[in-house]
Amino acid sequence: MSKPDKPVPVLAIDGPSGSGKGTISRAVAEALGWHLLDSGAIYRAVGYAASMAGIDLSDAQAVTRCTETTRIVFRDPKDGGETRVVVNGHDATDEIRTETCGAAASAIAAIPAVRAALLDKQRSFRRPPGLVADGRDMGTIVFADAPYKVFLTASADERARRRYKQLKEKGLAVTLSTLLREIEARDERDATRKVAPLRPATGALIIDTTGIPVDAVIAQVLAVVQPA
Ligand SMILES: Nc1ncnc2c1ncn2[C@@H]1O[C@H](COP(=O)(O)OP(=O)(O)O)[C@@H](O)[C@H]1O
Ligand SMILES: Nc1ccn([C@H]2C[C@H](O)[C@@H](COP(=O)(O)OP(=O)(O)O)O2)c(=O)n1
Repeated sequence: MSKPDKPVPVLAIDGPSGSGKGTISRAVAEALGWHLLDSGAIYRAVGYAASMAGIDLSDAQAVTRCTETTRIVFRDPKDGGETRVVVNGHDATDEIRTETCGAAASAIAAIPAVRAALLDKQRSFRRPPGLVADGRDMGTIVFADAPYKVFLTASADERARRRYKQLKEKGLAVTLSTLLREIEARDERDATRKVAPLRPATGALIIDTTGIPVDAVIAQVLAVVQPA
């Protein structure tokens, strides 16, 4: 009798906005040669599509229908560079990164049927040789069986400062005090919702990245998968 296939390994990286999930996940996926899932981009794409369609984001039925019909494609440019996020045929990579779209994503993400509708899509990213999955519920729900789990965090002030710098560099008009308020409101909604609230998975390594350089965080996360 042949042995059952070993499950494809997953490294789940969860945490609040600006904790460094995207930056660390990209670097670690590249170092390991694993696939990458940016689950936040999927929620942002749905928030974007629903807003574009003029749907009231508190209308659970309409948003769920929109989730089921929205086509989201991740496209890696041949010459490298940022992965493009194409929503219903439109390249929405830049539009989905605004805080307005982050807030829309957070609002629709609290609807249980929306989360359920996105489960298969997220799990389809689990392919050999492995997956680094970035989000809020990667280690608790979507890949609860992941052998590797990390929870990144940082003080709200530091996360707001990071986001401020990031959005300024993109040429967006933002203020630090508004960003801090938006981040705190999003943290509160993501952590207190009834389905899949933001929290560290059991057994996750919790890393407070406040004042820790990116390279040092990458090394700590890589050590979870490849202990010395
Ligand atoms: N440990 C860190 N120290 C300083 N800046 C960081 C650190 N981790 C990430 N950043 C920066 O903070 C910003 C937000 O990081 P990002 O990876 O987008 O966070 P998230 O995906 O959790 O929202 C980026 O500009 C990134 O370069
Ligand atoms: N696995 C996930 C990923 C994102 N979300 C929701 C909640 C978040 O506030 C929004 C946006 O997520 P995203 O990871 O892109 O946001 P940040 O980069 O952390 O600011 O989507 C979620 O509910 N579950």
